[in-house]
Amino acid sequence: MSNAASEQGKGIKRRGVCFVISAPSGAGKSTIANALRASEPKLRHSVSVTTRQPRPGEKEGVHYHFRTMEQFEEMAANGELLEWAIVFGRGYGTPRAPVEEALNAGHDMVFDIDWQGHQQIRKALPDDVVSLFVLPPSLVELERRLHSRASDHPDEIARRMAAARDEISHWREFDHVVVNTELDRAIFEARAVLTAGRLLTRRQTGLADFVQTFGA
Ligand SMILES: Nc1ncnc2c1ncn2[C@@H]1O[C@H](COP(=O)(O)OP(=O)(O)OP(=O)(O)O)[C@@H](O)[C@H]1O
Ligand SMILES: Nc1nc2c(ncn2[C@@H]2O[C@H](COP(=O)(O)O)[C@@H](O)[C@H]2O)c(=O)[nH]1
Repeated sequence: MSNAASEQGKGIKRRGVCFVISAPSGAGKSTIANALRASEPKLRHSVSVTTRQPRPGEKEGVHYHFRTMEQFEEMAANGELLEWAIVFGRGYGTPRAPVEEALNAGHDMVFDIDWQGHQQIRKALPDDVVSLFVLPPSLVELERRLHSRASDHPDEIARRMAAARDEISHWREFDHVVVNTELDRAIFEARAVLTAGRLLTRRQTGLADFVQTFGA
């Protein structure tokens, strides 16, 4: 390779990977996603839009963009959402612009979304998605975790438990599955899935430079 060719190819950004994590509510996907981001500060978090009320401690623009149903519907109608779904009777969606910006800049992004969102993102960005489904060890333990989190009213927990079997029925649509029994083990496996995803989608460091240089 000539120096000129080498220089020409330098600094070409790899495209980022979309790492989608889904699970029935309470199985631990946010906990796992947070642990991945803590160990990898460059990993971006897709901040969703929701029409539900903030929980104590949740901040606008950090945990969610909190919007009215009217605003949410307007965003969906204007094509501002990469995917959206009604989950537990409320609107949830992924703002499109930050995702394109992050992927084009070479940043990997974690999406904490439901199975409907996974289907839509996979369809919209078929070459970019690596997905993981998190299973609880049992439905009894799932309900225990929802109660121990103490973030939702018992009626809301009942609504989430009623939807859990349906969410779980979609696990085969995902690239990988992790049973979150022991948290450290689940985080380890999720990290391995992300690493494998980077390799299988050919997002290794330096590959973009190589392809650009050789035109391969
Ligand atoms: N392996 C585990 N063992 C015991 N508790 C766990 C484990 N993993 C997560 N938890 C706890 O379970 C609760 C639910 O976890 P988390 O909020 O991450 O679930 P989630 O799947 O993101 O739910 P949601 O979809 O409602 O956001 C939290 O209190 C968390 O600390
Ligand atoms: N399709 C989408 N689903 C989403 C998105 N953000 C979150 N979610 C799902 O909602 C439930 C409930 O979340 P909670 O914060 O109210 O506990 C969660 O389990 C996710 O699966 C989204 O942008 N799109």
